[in-house]
Formats: sequence, C-alpha cells, structure tokens
Amino acid sequence: MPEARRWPTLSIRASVIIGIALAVIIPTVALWKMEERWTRQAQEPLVAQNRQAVLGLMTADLVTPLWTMDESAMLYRLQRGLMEPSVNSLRLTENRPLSKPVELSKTGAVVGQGVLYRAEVLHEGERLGELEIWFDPQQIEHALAERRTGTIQLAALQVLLSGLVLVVILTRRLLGPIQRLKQQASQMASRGTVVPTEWNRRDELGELGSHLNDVHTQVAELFDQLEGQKAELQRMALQDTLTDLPNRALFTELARASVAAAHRDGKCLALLFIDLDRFKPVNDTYGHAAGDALLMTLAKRLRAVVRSSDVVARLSGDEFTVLLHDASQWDQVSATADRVLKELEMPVHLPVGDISVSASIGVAFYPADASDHETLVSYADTAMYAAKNLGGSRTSFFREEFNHQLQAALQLEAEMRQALERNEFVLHYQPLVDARSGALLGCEALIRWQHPIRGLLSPFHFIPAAEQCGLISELGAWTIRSACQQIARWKEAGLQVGTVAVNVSALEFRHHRLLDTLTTAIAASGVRPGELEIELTESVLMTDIQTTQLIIERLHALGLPLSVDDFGTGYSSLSYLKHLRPAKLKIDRSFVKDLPGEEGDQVLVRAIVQLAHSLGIKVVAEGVETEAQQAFLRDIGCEILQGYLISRPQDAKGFEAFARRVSNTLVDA
Ligand SMILES: Nc1nc2c(ncn2[C@@H]2O[C@@H]3COP(=O)(O)O[C@H]4[C@@H](O)[C@H](n5cnc6c(=O)[nH]c(N)nc65)O[C@@H]4COP(=O)(O)O[C@H]3[C@H]2O)c(=O)[nH]1
Repeated sequence: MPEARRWPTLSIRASVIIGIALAVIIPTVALWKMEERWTRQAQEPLVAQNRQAVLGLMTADLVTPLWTMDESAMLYRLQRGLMEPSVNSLRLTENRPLSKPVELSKTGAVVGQGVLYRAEVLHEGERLGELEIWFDPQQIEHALAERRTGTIQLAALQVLLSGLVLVVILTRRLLGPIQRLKQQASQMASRGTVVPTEWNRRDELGELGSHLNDVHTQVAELFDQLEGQKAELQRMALQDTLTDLPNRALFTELARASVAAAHRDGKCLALLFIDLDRFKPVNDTYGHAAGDALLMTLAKRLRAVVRSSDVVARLSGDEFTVLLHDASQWDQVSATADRVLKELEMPVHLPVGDISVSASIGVAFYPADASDHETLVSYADTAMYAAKNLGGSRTSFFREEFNHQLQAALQLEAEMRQALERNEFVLHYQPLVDARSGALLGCEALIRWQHPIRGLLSPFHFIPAAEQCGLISELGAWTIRSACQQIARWKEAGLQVGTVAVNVSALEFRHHRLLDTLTTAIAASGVRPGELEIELTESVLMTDIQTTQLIIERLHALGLPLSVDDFGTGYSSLSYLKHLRPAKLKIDRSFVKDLPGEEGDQVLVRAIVQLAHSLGIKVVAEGVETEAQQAFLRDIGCEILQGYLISRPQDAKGFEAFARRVSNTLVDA
C-alpha cells in the first residue's frame, strides 16, 4: 500500500496566520494582475493614437524643410521628433534623386527596431519623401511599471492592515480561547489539583470551556470513586472482609516469608490449623447474619489470645490459622492451643441468644514436621482432621501416620461416591414385633454396602466417613428413596409390613435437603402417613433444641412419626421429650444385653418403660437375643421387641418371607 502522505503538523496559530496571509495576499495579487491587464488593454489604442499623432505631426512639420530643401531645418525637425519619449529611431527618405535617407536614433537604440509607423510627406499632392518612425515597444510596459510601484505599496498596505485586523480579531476571539482550552485540558490531563478555568464568554468556545469544567468535575468524582474501589479491591484481595484478618492469599505470603525468615535465623514455627465444630448448624439454624457475627467475635478472640507478632488468618468459612513465631517449646505451643480452644468455646452473646461452638486444632511444626510453608499448612490441616475424627474440641499434633489415615479416608470417600453411582448400597430390614402376640408391627431399614471386594459392609464401616466428608446427605436421600420404593412394592404385592423406620443421622437431620427429599420420595411412591417413620438418636434430639423442634414439627406435618433411638444413653429432658411427641422410645441395646440378670439395668429399663407410658409413648427394646430378655421385657410392659431372637436384619426378600411366615402364624393362631 502506498504510504499516506504526511503533512507537517502545524499549530492552529500557525495555520491561522498562514490562512490569513494567503486569504489576504492571493486576492490582492489576483486583483492587481487583473487591473494591470485591464490597464494594458485600455492603454493600447491610446498609445496607437498617440504614435499616429506623433507621425502626423512630424510629417506635417517636415513638409516645409523638404519643399525648400532646407536641410538644417529638416534635421532640426527630425531631432525634435526624436526627443519624443516614445520614439526610438526614425528614417527620412527624400524623393530627390541621389539623396540619402536620413536616419536618427536614440542612444542604445538601433534604426529599424521597434514598432514601425510610416507615412508619406506630401505637398499639395506631390510626394516629397517618406518618414518611418520606430516607436518604443515597451512603451506600455514602462507606463505600467511606473504605476506598479504605487500599486504594490497600496496592496502591501492593504495586506498589512487587513492582516493586522484579522490577526487581532482571531487572536482575541479564537486563538486566545483555544490556548486557554488547551491549558485547561493539559491541567486536567496532568491530574494534579485543577482550579476550574473561568469562562464568561457565551459563544461556542465559552460553552466548550464550561463543559470541560463540568466534565472535569465529573471525571474527578469518578476517579475518586475508582480510587476508593481500587483500594477496597486491594484490601479485599488480601484481607478477609468479614473479620479484617489476612485472607488465604495474604496468609500464604506471610507463611512463606515467615518460613524463609525462620530458615535464615534458625528458628522454629508452629502452625495451628483451626476448624470450628458445629459451625454449619449454627449458620443453618440462626441464619448467616448470626453466623457472621459469631465468626467476627471468634476472630477477635483469636487475635487477642496470641502475640501481636503471630499471624492470625481466616482461610475460608470456619477455618482459621495461627502461625506462632519462635515456637521451639512444644509444651508452650500446646498451652497456646489450649488457650485458643478455651477462648473459642466460650459462649458468644448474640441477639438470637448465646451460641457456643468448639474447635478442632491441628498443629504442625517447622522445621520438625515440614520444611516449606505449603507442607506446613497441609500437615496442620491433616492434624486438624485427626482432631475432628476424634470428636472435635481438641488439639492434634501432626504425626506421619495421619497422612496414611487421610489417604484412606479420601479413598473411602471416592469409593462411596462410586458405590452410589453403581448402586452398590442395599437396605436390609429387621422386624419389630409385638412383645405379647409376636405380630409384625414394622421394621427398621438398615443400610449395607455390597462392596465389590470387601463384601457386605456394615454401616459402621462407612456411615461415620460419609458424615465426615459430607456424603451423608446423598446417602440418606438414597436410603429414604429406596425405603419408600420398597414400601410401595410391598403394598402393591399386598404385603402388610407395618411401619418402616429409616435412620437419619445428626448431620443429615440438620441438612436443608432432608425435608425436600422426604416430600419428593413420599409423593413419588404414594407412601401414606404412618407407613414411614424417622429414627433419630437421643443425642441428635438433645442438640440445638429449637431447630430440632422446628424440623420435627415439619416431619409431623408430613405424617412421619418419630422414633427415639439409643434411648437411655443421653440425658433427655422429660418436658422436652413430651413436647416432641415421639411415637416410640427405643431402649438402647446396652441396657438390654445383660437383662434380666443385671439389677441396675432392670431398674433403668423399668423406669424408661414407666416414663414412656406416663407420656403416652410406646417402648421398643433393641438387641433382644434371648428368651429370658424377651420374657422380662414383656412382663414389665415393653410393647415392642427387636433383636436377633426375633430376626436378624435381612434383605427385602428374606424379610418378606419373615413377614409372610409371621402373618400365617397369626392366622393359624
Ligand atoms: N448385637 C446385636 N445387634 C443387633 C441386634 N438386633 C439388631 N442389632 C443391630 O443393631 C443396630 C440397630 O440399629 P441402630 O441402633 O439404629 O444403629 C444403626 C444406625 O445407627 C446406623 N445405620 C444403619 N442404617 C443406617 C442408615 O440407613 N442411615 C443412617 N444414617 N444410619 C444407619 O448404623 C447402626 C448400625 O447398624 P447395623 O450394623 O445394621 O446394626 C443394627 C442391627 O443389626 C441384636 O439382637 N444383637
């Protein structure tokens, strides 16, 4: 492509001046040239007339000297004629034989050059001779040249004056304001302190200047806002907005720098990885505002409980870290961790009431455990998980074997997810029968995992892990759906199985998905009220009583009775129990196992039965294995029995066979 032609960049001032000059000079020169042309055209006939007149006068003047042949007079007349300014040279040729033509010319002129005019000299019709005059061809030019100097002076004066006037007007009206606009814009561009330029003019440039002032005010405001937002973003990028503690990004940097400094100075570091126990239920129950307020208070306490040189950070939700500098003494770190635990466990006063949480702390040391900051964090995290697995509210110091345990836990989680996809879980059913008649009243659905390698696994092998990794809600949903589908199938087959109880674990119970899952499963399978029952442990009921009560009311509304599992192991408040209106209390197997021999258990079981009856609740004895147990329980008024004596948990087919056998027995009886 041909390169675009570049014009030199001129300032507006230079362009205007050049423009003015051209605008004034070009017309002036054009006018002048035209005027010359007109003048020349007008002069030409006059000059011709004048020449003709000179010729006429001279021929008339020569008649007498030629007639009288007075040579000196003739010469005199010729020389006088030559003095005429327009005459360059002349020649007189007499008509006399042997006479020579007389030629005269001005200095520098040559006879025969110039514009020739000729005429005969006549006397009464007789030809005396011929006069030829060569006139100056530049005659008009000379006349014009004389005029030209004056014209040029006039034109120059005109150019000067009009240029001056234009320059003054344009400078005042255009260039000056443009210069001010330029300065105003430059000031704005420099982004320093800008004093608004005052514009009193009402023309376009004045308006433009005023607009620029407005634009500047707006841009300045916008910049202020942006600066503010930028600062806020920078703060947010490094600081946790809720607690004002360093966030994960900043903590990582601080940890990296601390490890580098400790390495240089030969010092030790201890990292406390803190995770709150039961924080999620607080959030779910009291709402996020309460959860946030709790986190803010705990963050302040954490900050206050360690030295100002130590780093306290919030990594995410309920995860905090404390990096202790110069931590060579194991017992001092342990004492600090204890202090942290105590501080975090103290109730937090919130508008919704006093809330207490506990924490699990994992500790790892640099350089004893880890040689870089990433490993240090990862090991402290692993140790924290170990603390959680031990029930939380404690501190665990990192040990190499934790890594293996963590690996195993991760593998189990992956396998469980796969098992859900591959449908490897199954439900077994254990009957609940009437203690007196042996009639089938219902069953308890118990999950099993048909593991492809390890065979049929009991829930003890995977339920705690599922709770730990959060898979319990999916597993629970599967159980509920499967139990409902099974109830529907039995109903369709005309089999009476009574109430089917499903176990709902603590985390699952407080998960917002539970009620949705139940509603959908009941609707999809057509399960009617009383056909499905929820089994909750006493300890679940006794935690976070307000939420528990709310959820149970919703369950009642869905037509789902409640059965309290493992009863006797917790410390239920009687009035509270009455409030929850459970359909059944299930006496824990540990109290049944030594009956009827163990006196203490006898007293306790009797008391539970009496208590339940006084509240209008039925009692189920779990783990009935002997006839003696059965007899004792029946005699003290326990209505329902469950245990190996009656039947072990069996798959659906096995349970169906049991149900048919029992109903036949009843009919026969
Ligand atoms: N020694 C002895 N044991 C007896 C006897 N009768 C029943 N059992 C066992 O006692 C447990 C009763 O269930 P649980 O107390 O609700 O205790 C259950 C329950 O808490 C939990 N679980 C079972 N299925 C589920 C489920 O689908 N979801 C949840 N969240 N938990 C479940 O796992 C626990 C253990 O379940 P299982 O291993 O099936 O163990 C069952 C059952 O096999 C007896 O006479 N002697």
